[in-house]
Amino acid sequence: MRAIEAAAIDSGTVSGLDLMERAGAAVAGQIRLRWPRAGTATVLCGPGNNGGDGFVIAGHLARAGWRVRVLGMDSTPGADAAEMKRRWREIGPILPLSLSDLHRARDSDVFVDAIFGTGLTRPVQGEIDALLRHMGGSDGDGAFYRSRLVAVDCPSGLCMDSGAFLGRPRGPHPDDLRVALTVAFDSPKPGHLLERGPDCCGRLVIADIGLHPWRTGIGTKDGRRPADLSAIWPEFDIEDGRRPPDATRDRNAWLTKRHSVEGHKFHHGHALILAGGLGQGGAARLAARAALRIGAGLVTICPPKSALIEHLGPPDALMRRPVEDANALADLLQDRRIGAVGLGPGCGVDRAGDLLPAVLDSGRPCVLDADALTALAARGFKGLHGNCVLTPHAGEFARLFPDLARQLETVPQSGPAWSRLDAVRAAAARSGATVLLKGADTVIARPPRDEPDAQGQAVIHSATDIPWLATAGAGDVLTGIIAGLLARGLPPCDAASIGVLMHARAARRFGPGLTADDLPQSLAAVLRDLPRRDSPRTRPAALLEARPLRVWRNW
Ligand SMILES: NC(=O)C1=CN([C@@H]2O[C@H](COP(=O)(O)OP(=O)(O)OC[C@H]3O[C@@H](n4cnc5c(N)ncnc54)[C@H](O)[C@@H]3O)[C@@H](O)[C@H]2O)[C@@H](O)CC1
Ligand SMILES: [K+]
Repeated sequence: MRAIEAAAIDSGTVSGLDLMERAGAAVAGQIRLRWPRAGTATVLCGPGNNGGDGFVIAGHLARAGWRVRVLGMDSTPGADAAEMKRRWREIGPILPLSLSDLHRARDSDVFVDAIFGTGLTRPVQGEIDALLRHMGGSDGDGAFYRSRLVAVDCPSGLCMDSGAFLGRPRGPHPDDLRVALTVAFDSPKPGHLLERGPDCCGRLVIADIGLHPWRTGIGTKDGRRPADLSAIWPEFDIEDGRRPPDATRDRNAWLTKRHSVEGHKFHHGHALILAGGLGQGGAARLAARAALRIGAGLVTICPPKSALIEHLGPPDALMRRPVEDANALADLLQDRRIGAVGLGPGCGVDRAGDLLPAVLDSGRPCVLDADALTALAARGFKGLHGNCVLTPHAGEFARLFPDLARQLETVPQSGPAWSRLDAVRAAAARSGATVLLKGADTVIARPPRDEPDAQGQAVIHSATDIPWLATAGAGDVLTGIIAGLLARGLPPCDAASIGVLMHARAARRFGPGLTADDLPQSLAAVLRDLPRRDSPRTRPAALLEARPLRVWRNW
């Protein structure tokens, strides 16, 4: 964000003051949208530009007829924020940013948290810490504040690179400041989507402050994007009615293409799902059904001979073929039409370990999950290649990358804090495979390609609104979806990202009460509803999403 901002200001087209004015106006606009009757607002201003935004907000609300109290610090902020502070002083006074002054402001309808934003570098301490903890609720009236708190860019104390609170143990903490509404600028930051971010930010609104040309690279001197992070964003949720990008429509059309008249079933790929011994076949069958639903032309499930009988029931579209051991698998993989392999769900650690070398030696795109990950943790990463996708949950991730997992658990003492994004990128670089760390905040990273120093592309998929997806077998379905997309020819990172997205959508579409068996069926409905280039009616909807998020344009 800093790079984008700097590029914009460098271009001479906008000034820092302009951006601050737009940012403050956007937040004030959101407040007035949600609290249409002018009331009483208390704006808490910190020492930096986040505080500068606060002074702008105070001015806008005062001009709109609100009774505005500003609590601020003695510090002399940077030039832009100092100018905004000066302008506010022409309208009203600045009271001390203290707990006692906050207590006197209890008649407020809205509290604006403009204390710290993206510039937070160390744990908050002293009086401000006490004030934030009071509003967070551990020693105060958290629910009272939460319903009327609006955060500028982020709840203060939250690290925007990681979604962790600096100075606090990872995970929920009673002191965490949770707000009703967060208005952030231009783009969501990783901290909005990871760890505590989604819970603490409340409703997240991304305000457009005119930085688009510099974010996309159109406005920079060399035409390159200043940032290398690509997150999955909710194009469908854009309120200005912008149409989804053509690339997304093309992708949607591609996803739904299997059932068109063109092409032979082999053109849509053949996925192999390896299954385990008798009585363990359910997980592999879930994966196989999902691979079929996502559009693989053919899917074969491969149990050992002794377990074949278990797979004789529906779905009839599924092919069965016994695979006894690694040699048999290596023979089978001589067939070049087999485009991808899924290994792990219900396989048994021993069998997964036996079959793993044959899968890796074949060089085939593959998804390694569950028992295959346990086997991998025991034998090391040798043989992994750029077409592998590892899909660990937190426990499996800790087995595979114990040091990275430990680092993720340490109390962050300075910002930017080590994040899930950092951990997964490091895991991808170390293993040489695409790594997908599952969770409500799923992170996917692919290994850096030719540039050894460059970080690989990463994707965050935040889906905190579908807790019912945490159900037995859901991970097996994800393995199948990704295997199916790999078989259809998608590159590993894309297969993983789109796989996670479709998986989440299928769960959202079905709703509570979901079992893993319902997911493949629900996928069909999701595919049917994807807006495509040839859809008769266009609507502001597209493939990419991360709820709850709205993009709002006001300038
Ligand atoms: N991203 C954008 O495009 C824009 C960002 N703006 C605002 O600028 C903000 C970033 O501004 P800054 O970089 O000045 O950062 P902040 O305003 O977040 O805070 C930085 C200030 O706090 C101090 N500080 C950091 N950690 C501290 C701690 N634990 N205790 C006490 N002091 C601490 C720093 O030394 C610095 O003075 C954003 O969050 C946003 O609100 C807008 O003004 C304009 C547009
Ligand atoms: K803030």
